[in-house]
Amino acid sequence: MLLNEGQMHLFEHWPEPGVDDDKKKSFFDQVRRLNSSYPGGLVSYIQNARKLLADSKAGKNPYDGFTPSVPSGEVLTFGDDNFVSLEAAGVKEARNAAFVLVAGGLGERLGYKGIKVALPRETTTGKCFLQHYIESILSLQEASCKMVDDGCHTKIPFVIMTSDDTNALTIQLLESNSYFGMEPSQVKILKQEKVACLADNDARLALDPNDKYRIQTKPHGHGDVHSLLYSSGLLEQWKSEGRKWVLFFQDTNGLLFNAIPSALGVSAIKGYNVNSLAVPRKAKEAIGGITKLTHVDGRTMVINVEYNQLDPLLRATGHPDGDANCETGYSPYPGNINQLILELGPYIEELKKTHGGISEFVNPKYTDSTKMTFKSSTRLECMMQDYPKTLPPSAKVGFTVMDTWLAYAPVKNNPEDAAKVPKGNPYHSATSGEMAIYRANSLILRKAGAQIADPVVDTFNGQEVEVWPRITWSPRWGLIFRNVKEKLRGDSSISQRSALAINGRNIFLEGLSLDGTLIVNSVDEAEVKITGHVQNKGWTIQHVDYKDTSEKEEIRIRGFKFEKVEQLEVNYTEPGKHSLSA
Ligand SMILES: O=c1ccn([C@@H]2O[C@H](COP(=O)(O)OP(=O)(O)O[C@H]3O[C@H](CO)[C@H](O)[C@H](O)[C@H]3O)[C@@H](O)[C@H]2O)c(=O)[nH]1
Repeated sequence: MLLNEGQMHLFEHWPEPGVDDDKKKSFFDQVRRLNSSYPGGLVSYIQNARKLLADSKAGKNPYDGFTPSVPSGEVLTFGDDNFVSLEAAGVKEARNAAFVLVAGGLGERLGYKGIKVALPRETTTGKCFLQHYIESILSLQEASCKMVDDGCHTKIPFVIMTSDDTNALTIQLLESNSYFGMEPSQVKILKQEKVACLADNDARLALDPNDKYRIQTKPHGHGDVHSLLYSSGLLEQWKSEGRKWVLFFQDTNGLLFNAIPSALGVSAIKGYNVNSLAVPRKAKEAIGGITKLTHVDGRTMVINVEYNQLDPLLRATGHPDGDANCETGYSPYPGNINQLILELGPYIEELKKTHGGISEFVNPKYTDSTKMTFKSSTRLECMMQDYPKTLPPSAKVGFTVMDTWLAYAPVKNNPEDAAKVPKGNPYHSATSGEMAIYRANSLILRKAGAQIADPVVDTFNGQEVEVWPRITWSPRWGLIFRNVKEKLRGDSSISQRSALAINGRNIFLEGLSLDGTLIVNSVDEAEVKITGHVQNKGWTIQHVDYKDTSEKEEIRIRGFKFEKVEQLEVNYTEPGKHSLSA
């Protein structure tokens, strides 16, 4: 098969039989793996590569014949009646959902040595992203089941896609933390394989520079999630259990679950087969733009145009300024945050046709303008948000736009690169990711009627950010806005230098005035009333330089740490009514 596909160079250096036989066998083991993990096998991979490499060499525009325009979708306003009723609809649907986290990426831009889901989402509680995601899913599960008259016992499935770069550490994180309270059988790990590297325009496979009996491999991208789900058999299983929705999300967005309930509500009410979550996008921000593409033959689709392709597409279609902000100060194209909600039934039907194969692209770096040779080997890649590209025109493809402060604060950039982000564009760093959580929680409490002090502006690792009171809560306290409103009774106020960590379901703030640090933990069966004036020296914020190797990497990359001078910490471990009146 390899010889038929022009791959004889792979064997040219092979010595006579009897020499290096073990290595030769392991070469074929690898070939077998590469063959079975790609839809259509290696022959398809090589043929697809040849075609895409020829298109790339010819400078063919993948959007040839398409004209972009601004699509219309659902635009939600946090906290209004529509938002609140969509959240309720979403919680109701959640028991019919399955969640899929794509976490196979190495996070090269961040440069963190561990896996990204193990990073603290914020350092007030120190809970990592994965713990927050699991607790959010469990809270949704519980809240959703409560909405059924006779209760339900469904367990929302949670799939994590890993890769060789993240698999062992992800399993270790789950196992050493008892799956953060989830039943281990609820969690399924699907590991994506890498794909073969390509050495030249003829799609000759590249050998590993350090091992001539190994084909060099690189990641194929998050689009692999569709073929892995298809071949795992999970989709059919979910369908037979009566599930309706599959929600995909990425590794480090600490705000995401603020947006899930209402977006799922939109999917249910609008009957969307595909619903992408979006936020207003700053021109040139490294998130794709959701775009309506109209072909000369009349076809249209609403699809993510990746951030590196939007500018050339716009310039080629009569927009000389390319990817630019309009009078609103934002790009007219909503920014895709890669949170997709797919309706399970139509999703399975589509995958039966495609087997999960997703439209691919290739991005070779040529040595010169003749485009004859590559600087280094390349490979085919695919993205999960390209799933709608193969859908028929009858498919209901929509999107839901929410405020960035509420829904999107990823951790992708290292401090050095973040500090170079043009002013006004988001940093997408560990610093901004954590500060965004405090801002969102402060704004949500404000909207619910609490008096939250204004932020101060400070600079960490060269990034100017707003520092709001460090307010955090566990998902079972404030899953949706209605829950937050129910738990705020009477006038409460929180000063700027304060930190508040609420960890427990039934904790009610009834006229709390906080100036310092307060940590409240309670078991679910306890009902805790917090009133009065809590004042202490609190936790101060210390600056940390990202180059200061005496600090842990998790701290260095955010540029600050808390000095825990004084706090009030209360723990309610017994059921029943309790009150703290300071
Ligand atoms: O082979 C891979 C590559 C990535 N990932 C995972 O895919 C997610 C996204 O990866 P990146 O954060 O590197 O993605 P980008 O920033 O390049 O871009 C993606 O996320 C952006 C929003 O965060 C935009 O939505 C953009 O359109 C979309 O392609 C991460 O959870 C990552 O772990 C994999 O699982 N396997």
